[in-house]
Amino acid sequence: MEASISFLGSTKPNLSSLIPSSNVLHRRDSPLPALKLKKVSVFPKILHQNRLIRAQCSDVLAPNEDDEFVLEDVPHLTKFLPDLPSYPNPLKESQAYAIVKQTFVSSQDVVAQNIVVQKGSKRGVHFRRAGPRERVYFRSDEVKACIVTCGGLCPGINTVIREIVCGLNNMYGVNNILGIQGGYRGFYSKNTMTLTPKVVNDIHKRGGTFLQTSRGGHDTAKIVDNIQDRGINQVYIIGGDGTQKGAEKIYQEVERRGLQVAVSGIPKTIDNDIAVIDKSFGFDTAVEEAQRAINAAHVEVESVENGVGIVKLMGRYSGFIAMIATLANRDVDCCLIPESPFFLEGNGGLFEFIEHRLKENRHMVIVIAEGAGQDYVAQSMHASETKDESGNRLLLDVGLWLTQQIKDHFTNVRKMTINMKYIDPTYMIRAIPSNASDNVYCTLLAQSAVHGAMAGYSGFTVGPVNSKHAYIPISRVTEVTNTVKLTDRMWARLLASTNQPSFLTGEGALQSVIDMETQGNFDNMKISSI
Ligand SMILES: Nc1ncnc2c1ncn2[C@@H]1O[C@H](COP(=O)(O)OP(=O)(O)OP(=O)(O)O)[C@@H](O)[C@H]1O
Ligand SMILES: O=P(O)(O)OC[C@H]1O[C@](O)(CO)[C@@H](O)[C@@H]1O
Ligand SMILES: [Mg+2]
Repeated sequence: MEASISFLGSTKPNLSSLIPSSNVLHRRDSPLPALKLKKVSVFPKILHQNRLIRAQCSDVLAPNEDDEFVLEDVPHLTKFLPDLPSYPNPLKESQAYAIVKQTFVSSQDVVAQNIVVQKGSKRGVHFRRAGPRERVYFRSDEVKACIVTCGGLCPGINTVIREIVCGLNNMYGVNNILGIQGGYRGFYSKNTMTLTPKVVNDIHKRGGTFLQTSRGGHDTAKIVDNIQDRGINQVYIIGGDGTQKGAEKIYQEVERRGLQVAVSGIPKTIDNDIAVIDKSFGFDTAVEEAQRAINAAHVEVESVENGVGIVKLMGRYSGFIAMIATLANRDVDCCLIPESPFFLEGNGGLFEFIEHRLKENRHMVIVIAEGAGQDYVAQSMHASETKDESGNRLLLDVGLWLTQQIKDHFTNVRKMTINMKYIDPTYMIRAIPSNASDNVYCTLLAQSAVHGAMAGYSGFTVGPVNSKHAYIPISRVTEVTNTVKLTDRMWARLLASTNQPSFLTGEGALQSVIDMETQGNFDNMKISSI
């Protein structure tokens, strides 16, 4: 399964049509006049699932199969519109970039997914570096952009909206920008609003989404009909894993219809459950705000006899907020997350640990992610599974359930008086505006998205990979869920910090966690996500 193509002379033909979609491209640093395309078997299978791995051969350095260099490229409009004209990037004349050493990102610049390497190790997976390109595929006066926000709230959404509008306007002179209201269904069931720098000027100071959001209602054909009818040619889609799956479908339909439409996804999730990127915007703000709730719980429980505080934080399938908020705080005695099964009774169980801490300190604080112990709760409440409009499982209130279980155990079984304080700050955390560092992060995301769309990329998402912003194929960030790895050092650091039980005492418990992480639908490529 190997195609070998050689170039002679300096003008290389566009070979994208010759590349089988499941192939990966290899290269080496010194330009050589030979290109080898080959299916790579050394990478995990995951790399080949539903993914278009293509490279625009004309602008990637010559390859060398021995390096095992993989470029996971994003689609470009010229892939299906080969005659699309291009123009010099107006940033050439921009005052902002006047003294920048290198205004434009070279097509040779890529970002490595794995930066911890050993001497002699393969070069591995890379993504295109984000940023402005020398040539753009839209004239400023012909751009008609739209922005939509979908899924749950997250601090920073308004900053991203603002910076897309200001980025398009200030950097590229685009004046025609629409806000689609109320999520995906807004394309076909609501009016649009005109977005200008003036309209969005101070929205970054507010929480929520200026454009409103929704779950469900993704109808690809209706959405693309609407895009086509309105003459929209750049679509900026801000949302989580579900939203990005929807964005991929929109891109595929756009390609099928042969439309000159750049589809750009900006990953949003307070849960930090999106794969590949370092972390999602709003996450730091959420962790910071969670400190207030944890501190309040601590103040309450240390002021009474046998105080037990429970703080529930968001995290449907991924316990990142709980883990990092715990690590940051130091007053937390125990952190429970969806990835780490726990049990209440018996040796090594939670009740035993609580009793131990109460004897030692007279109080304790538990942080629990909302998705933790869901099966346990459902079992004991005989609850059946229900879903939201997007098909996400609706969670049972594990915080309330745990509060009751602890009360019952200590009052009825141990005959001890305890003082329970349960705090659920989840929506209060999610609804605040983003902090300073998230605002900067949101600005970079928005500007990267704008540069990518103007440069003619489509079906891409943006985000930092090892701190460098990159263009990532949308399907790459949706095929797996980013979760806390119990086998990773970060979880070990937390256990070492709280000195809580690992709850992995049962026979085979450790092995089953390892199996779950290696076989599950998780981001196995990302060894240490934060
Ligand atoms: N597989 C899918 N294909 C097309 N559209 C989808 C898909 N999954 C979800 N969507 C659409 O994406 C939007 C948001 O999805 P969802 O409610 O799951 O939130 P999300 O984007 O994952 O964000 P979060 O989970 O962080 O709140 C909804 O309008 C939903 O219809
Ligand atoms: O806003 P809703 O529909 O109640 O969704 C809540 C869910 O959204 C999330 O905040 C993700 O956006 C999850 O942490 C949480 O379970
Ligand atoms: Mg989601």
